[in-house]
Amino acid sequence: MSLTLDFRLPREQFTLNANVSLQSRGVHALFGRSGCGKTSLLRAIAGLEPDCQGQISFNDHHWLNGKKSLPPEHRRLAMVFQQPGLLPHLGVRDNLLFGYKRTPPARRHMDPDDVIKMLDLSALLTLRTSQLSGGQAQRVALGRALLRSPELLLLDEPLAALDHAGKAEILPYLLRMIRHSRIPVLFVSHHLDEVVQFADQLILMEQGQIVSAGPLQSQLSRPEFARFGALSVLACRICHNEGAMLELALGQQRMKVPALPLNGTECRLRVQARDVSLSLNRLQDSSISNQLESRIEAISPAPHEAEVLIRLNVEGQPLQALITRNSQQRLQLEEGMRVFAQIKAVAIH
Ligand SMILES: Nc1ncnc2c1ncn2[C@@H]1O[C@H](COP(=O)(O)OP(=O)(O)OP(=O)(O)O)[C@@H](O)[C@H]1O
Repeated sequence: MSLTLDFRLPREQFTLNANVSLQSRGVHALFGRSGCGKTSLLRAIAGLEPDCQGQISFNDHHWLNGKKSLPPEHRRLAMVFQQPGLLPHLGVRDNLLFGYKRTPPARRHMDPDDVIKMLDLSALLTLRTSQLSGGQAQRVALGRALLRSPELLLLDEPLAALDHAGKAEILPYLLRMIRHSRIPVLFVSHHLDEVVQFADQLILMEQGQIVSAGPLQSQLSRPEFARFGALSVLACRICHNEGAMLELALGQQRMKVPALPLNGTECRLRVQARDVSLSLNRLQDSSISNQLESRIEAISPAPHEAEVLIRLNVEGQPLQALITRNSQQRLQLEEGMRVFAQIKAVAIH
């Protein structure tokens, strides 16, 4: 996809200034603190902000040109908000098919049966919207959006209104939908832990400005992300997923983590920089069994002055460790050194 933004939108506290060109497929996560302008940016792309001025183009179509704005219904996108916003006078099936019926047949590229299967909606089809749980209603809202056959999907914190159990219920569907539908997604969230599970590209916003944009792994290693709680994402190949432990390959190296039901041959490990410690040699007498041989690429100050953030290269992938300055000095850690990274805990996606 090619989405080029170069527009301004006045807000109460600041002017939103969007200047970025998103060129890759997959999921772009728009991340930033509450109130930095993420929803405003999404609404501007959707054509819902009349005060927006500048340029928005998508795959060579001009959606905004100066003040000339293409009406929302002519932009080939679908948006899902925090609240499902289902139509209460229609049942689940009619809500699902609402956009589908209004999409010219030649433009339809999503099939109702496929979407119903993908989001496991068949048991809900005959219900009224008032009979749905929050998670179920949001699944229907996602299905309705997909069935508009959009070329771009805008998701504005679709999990935010759900409690912990509701989020856990819907997340696998969201991941499946993102992977299988192959529609480019712009996903807004102020939870970094959430977006790193499925984002390919990460855009950081602050006070109405886009601070940086780029591939997920390299973005997470940038200093401006340290204040959100430094973390890394390692892409791994699944070697064995039988028995109690899952064996993963990272280049030539292996890791073992408690097994989880996972589909496919690849997974992501989310590792908090705090859960990584360093040693000069491979430890034989430690309870931590996951040790990765790595090279120190950079050492930078951490938000707390007593700590430093060490950026490592493990088999070509970035991994961050947060350790004390004392430990850095004691081990005389320097850029270019070979070290072993002990990983205490991971989340698997
Ligand atoms: N229609 C509007 N006119 C002027 N200012 C607005 C309007 N809507 C929102 N704002 C202000 O714009 C700023 C950005 O709001 P926005 O909802 O885009 O942020 P956000 O990053 O999505 O926040 P959150 O993560 O809490 O949803 C806020 O200060 C908000 O008060």
